[in-house]
Amino acid sequence: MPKPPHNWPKNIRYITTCSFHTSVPPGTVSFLTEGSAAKTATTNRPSPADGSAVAIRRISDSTHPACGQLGLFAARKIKEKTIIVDYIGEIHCDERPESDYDLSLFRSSDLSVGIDASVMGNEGRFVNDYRNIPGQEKPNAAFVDERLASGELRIRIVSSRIIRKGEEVLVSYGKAWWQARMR
Ligand SMILES: C[S@@+](CC[C@H](N)C(=O)[O-])C[C@H]1O[C@@H](n2cnc3c(N)ncnc32)[C@H](O)[C@@H]1O
Repeated sequence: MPKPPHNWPKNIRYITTCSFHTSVPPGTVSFLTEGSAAKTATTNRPSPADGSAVAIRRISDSTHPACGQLGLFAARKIKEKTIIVDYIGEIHCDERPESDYDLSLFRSSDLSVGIDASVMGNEGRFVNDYRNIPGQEKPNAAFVDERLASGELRIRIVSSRIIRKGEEVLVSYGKAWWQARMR
């Protein structure tokens, strides 16, 4: 079993490769793990993508909307367009509207696949959204879908500018994510 990083919560399983829920049909597992690696937009960039560029920290700034929660911070200077860490969790095809850690991995007319990191995941599950954080007008990173050379479809957190050591890594969850939670 991989060793969890500092500040990892005891009630969450730390995993470094995605796990498949029983709701994912075998043909879909093959599609997600052995697809064509034609779209390799970011893989040429050298990066460990394994979480070593980030640290999980408790947010103590009372002006931060997620104060008291955990966030993801740069452990060293991160260059622009660098894969910071992959978003790892449980891949599933069932509906999980209650999860705040569920990202869409693939969607078609008859298939919806998500990566849910609510009960298991890696450092990526701690990335916060930039909204309402004083001084943050836009995200400094983004979720990017990519096929690895192995054919595995992943969601990666990629820097959109230089991120200084100690700075919080922030993405946009998207308007739809927030709208769903305001209902
Ligand atoms: C994927 S988790 C991020 C990690 C989370 N902070 C933690 O400690 O587990 C998403 C949750 O983080 C919080 N969050 C992230 N960005 C936020 C923001 N800009 N304002 C308020 N809450 C935020 C919300 O509670 C949201 O449901």
